[in-house]
Amino acid sequence: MVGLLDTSKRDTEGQCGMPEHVPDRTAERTERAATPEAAAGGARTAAPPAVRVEGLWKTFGEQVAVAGIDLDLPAGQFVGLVGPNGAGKTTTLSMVTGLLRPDMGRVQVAGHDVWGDPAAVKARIGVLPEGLRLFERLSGRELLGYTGRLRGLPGDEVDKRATQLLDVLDLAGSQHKLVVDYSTGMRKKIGLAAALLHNPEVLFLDEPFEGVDPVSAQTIRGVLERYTASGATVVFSSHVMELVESLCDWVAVMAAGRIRAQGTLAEVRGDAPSLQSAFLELVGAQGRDTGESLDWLGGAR
Ligand SMILES: Nc1ncnc2c1ncn2[C@@H]1O[C@H](COP(=O)(O)OP(=O)(O)OP(=O)(O)O)[C@@H](O)[C@H]1O
Repeated sequence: MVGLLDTSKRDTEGQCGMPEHVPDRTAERTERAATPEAAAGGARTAAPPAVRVEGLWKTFGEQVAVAGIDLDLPAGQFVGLVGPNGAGKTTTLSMVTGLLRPDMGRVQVAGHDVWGDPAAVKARIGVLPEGLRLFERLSGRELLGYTGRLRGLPGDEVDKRATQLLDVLDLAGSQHKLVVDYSTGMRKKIGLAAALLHNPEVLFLDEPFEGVDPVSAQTIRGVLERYTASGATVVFSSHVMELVESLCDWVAVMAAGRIRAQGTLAEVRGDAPSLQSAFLELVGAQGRDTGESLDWLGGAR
């Protein structure tokens, strides 16, 4: 049986042909950085990175959104991309997933060049983008049916996987409701189901837990943990440090379009008591005015 996240049919072709040595290219604060080999256990032979980014640049007019970043994200892990508002996370994920063309630089996903071989990359990835646009006039089940057929899966396989995903994500009761009538959290879940349907090698999620209630968050988390345990990679962006700390094996910290640190959670956290403290230090937000200057706020009315 091909289970919901059965990886027996996963296409591993993309795992071949990459050099085993992965140089450390972290731009800044490299003292905390580590290579994927270290994350994978040091002495073991390193798997090729799920994502390799070299010199990626994107500007919007005068605004430099992504300033020549390098990233090596290890395969088979939960990877968190964190950074303050406007750091460049969404722009980076958009370029990595082929949704936005970079000004400069190179991206490889599962060993394939995102801009040189887009079809090979798109077949191997699932994406839950920011500001998810769905076919609003389809029901949840119809949306999965349509997505599955677009992915080239046989109809009965699509039906089976859709039933399982709807069940696991607690959407079975709403499967015949139109997507336009779904709540924010339900939209995230049906978007996630659509992104997982073809059992991708690498899943990219932009703020997957935003607007999701704690029960659904727990469900999504369980699904993603099961998925990474099978050898797949999840790359997600988030502002919620506690979540990243509890979920991720590997973290990249971004600020002002640059990578400030990347490595295992322990390496990025360093001596700081929590990822939150390390993050504030890395992005230069320690000691920032937290409202003391608003002396009128809460004063006499
Ligand atoms: N289409 C666009 N046109 C102009 N500027 C843009 C565009 N998209 C992003 N930017 C700018 O690029 C910078 C990075 O934005 P981006 O959305 O990538 O950040 P982010 O880290 O995802 O932020 P947030 O956490 O707030 O979602 C910001 O200064 C933003 O204003």
